[in-house]
Amino acid sequence: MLQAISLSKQYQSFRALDNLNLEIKAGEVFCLLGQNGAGKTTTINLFLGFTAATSGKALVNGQEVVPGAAATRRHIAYIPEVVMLYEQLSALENLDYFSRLAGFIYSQAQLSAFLLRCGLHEEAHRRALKGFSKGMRQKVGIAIALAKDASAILMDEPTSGLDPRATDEFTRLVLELGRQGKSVLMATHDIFNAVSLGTHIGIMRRGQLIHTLNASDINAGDLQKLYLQTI
Ligand SMILES: Nc1ncnc2c1ncn2[C@@H]1O[C@H](COP(=O)(O)OP(=O)(O)OP(=O)(O)O)[C@@H](O)[C@H]1O
Repeated sequence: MLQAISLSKQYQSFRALDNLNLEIKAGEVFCLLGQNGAGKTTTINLFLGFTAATSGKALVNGQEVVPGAAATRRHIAYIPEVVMLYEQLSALENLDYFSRLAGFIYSQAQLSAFLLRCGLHEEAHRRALKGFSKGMRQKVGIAIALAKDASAILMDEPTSGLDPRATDEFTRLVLELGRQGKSVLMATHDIFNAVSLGTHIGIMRRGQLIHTLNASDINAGDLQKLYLQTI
C-alpha cells in the first residue's frame, strides 16, 4: 500500500508539492494527471526516496520512506519513461542480475516465465537489450518488478511514445498487476489510458491534488473536460 500524508516538497521558495494526501491500496491503479510541472514526478520521487520531503510523510506498506534507506525500497519497483538497463546484456541476464540484487535466485525457466508473463516473446529473451523498443524494455522492467515481488509499482509517463499496439499490451499488463494485488501509481498525460487502466484518477495543479475520482465513475470525454477546467 502507498500512502501520502500531508506530503510536501519545497525547492527554495517554490512549492513543488503541497500537502498531498493519497492512499493507494493493494489492487488499485492510481493515475496521476496534470500539466508539466504539476508535481507528478516529485510525488513519485518522494515515494522512491530519491528526494526528501520538506514536511509530511510518504509510506510504503505502512513504513515511512527514508531517502537512502533500503527498508521501503525493496517493496517498490520503478518503471521510468524509458527503462534503462544493461544494454549489452540480454533480457534474461538483466532480469537475473536485478533479481539477484533484490535477493532472489531463479532458474532460467523461472526467469523466462516472468518475461513471458509480461508478454516478451521467447525469441527476444536471449537478445541484447540495445536493440529493444520502448515497449519491450517496459516488459523487461515489469518482469523485474514481478521477480522482485514488489508490492508497489511506480511508473512515470509509461505510455508516452508507445504505438497503439504496445499501449494496448501495456494496458493489459497493468490491469493484470492490479488483479495480482499490486498498488500502482502512474504519472501520465494520457487521459484515455487513465480511464482504461486506472481504478482511480487524480488531477494535480501546481503541486496540489485537486480532484480524486473513481475511474468507473467517469468516461474519457468527461475526464478531458474536467481536466481542462482544472488546469
Ligand atoms: N530539483 C529541483 N529544483 C528546483 N525545482 C524543481 C526541482 N525538481 C522539480 N522542480 C520543480 O518542481 C515542479 C514540479 O516538477 P515535477 O517534475 O514534479 O512535475 P511533473 O508534474 O512531473 O511534470 P512533467 O509532466 O513535466 O513531468 C516543476 O516546476 C519543477 O521545475
